[in-house]
Amino acid sequence: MASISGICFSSQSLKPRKNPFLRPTSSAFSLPTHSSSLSIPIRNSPRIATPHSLPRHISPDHSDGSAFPTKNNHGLEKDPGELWRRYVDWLYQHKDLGLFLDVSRVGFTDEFVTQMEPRLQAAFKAMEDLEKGAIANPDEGRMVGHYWLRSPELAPKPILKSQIEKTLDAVCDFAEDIISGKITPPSGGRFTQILSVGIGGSALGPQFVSEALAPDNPPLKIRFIDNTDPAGIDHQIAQLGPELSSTLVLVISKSGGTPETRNGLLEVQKAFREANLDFSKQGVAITQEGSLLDNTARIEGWLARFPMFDWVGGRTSRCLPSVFFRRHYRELTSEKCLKVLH
Ligand SMILES: O=P(O)(O)OC[C@H]1O[C@](O)(CO)[C@@H](O)[C@@H]1O
Repeated sequence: MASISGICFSSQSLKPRKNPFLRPTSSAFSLPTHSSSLSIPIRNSPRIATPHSLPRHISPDHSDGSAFPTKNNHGLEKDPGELWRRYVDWLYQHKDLGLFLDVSRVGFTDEFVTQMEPRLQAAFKAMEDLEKGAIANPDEGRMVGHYWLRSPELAPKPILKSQIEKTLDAVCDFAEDIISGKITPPSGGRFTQILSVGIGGSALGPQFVSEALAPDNPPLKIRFIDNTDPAGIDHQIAQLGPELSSTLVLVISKSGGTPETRNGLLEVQKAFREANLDFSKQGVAITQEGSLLDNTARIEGWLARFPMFDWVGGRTSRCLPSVFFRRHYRELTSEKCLKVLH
């Protein structure tokens, strides 16, 4: 995925690049019948659009422009020659993405562009700083880099890149081992169910991903405890029935101290005890290193622990739950990570 600054910083200015060979004069102007026949300059600079309605389509019958007033009621350009000039000047092309964006019919003026340019340049600079690891959350003193998970090469320090890659490899290997039966539940056989315990962003991301990508007959079915309602928790555990013994329990919490998640965990652990099962052999913690949850999992010897990174903030942190689904983003063809969810 291209970085935002990678797209936007390819030019130092918002002003259209004037190309005397491509910009027709009014006497040389002839309206094209189809844009695919045109030689279009590659637009490298970001463009701004104002929320006006678009002018009507230009009829080829009026290609000399004589039947058009030069501006319509909204002050939008109507002259075909000028519209063509705007098209040539403002067509944006991003080669790598194969993206064309034509904003030439949007009613912005050169003055508007001049006025907005410094503000947008400031925004692009801020984005560039963000990608380079600037502290963007002053309250918590942390960077904002959730997109580095999808593209570790964007991470500003080699150690971050290496942490991401190692973690994602570990997660994918773990997922593969679960699916293949290399890692088994103590009762034997294979894991058949996943129970995800987490709230808010630590539930919504996994829920979204499993809803969006689950096949009809997944190797592991997933269910969620995403609030502290005792009846709801009991219901999820009851639904598992004897399959509790082949359930992989993911406990997801960035802070590792969210009370609702802790309540869910305690209830699940109680159910394991009542069924004479060893929770630690089936529990996985996904949380910040050194958190209460991480320490609990470490001391109790849970099956696995995976980190959530400090610089993955807000709801986006849970959108993967940071680690379990990386190849959703990067390698849709490599299904080894996906399968563990489904
Ligand atoms: O991942 P944690 O630390 O358990 O935090 C969960 C909480 O964070 C949020 O996802 C966002 O504030 C809440 O919806 C939720 O209660």
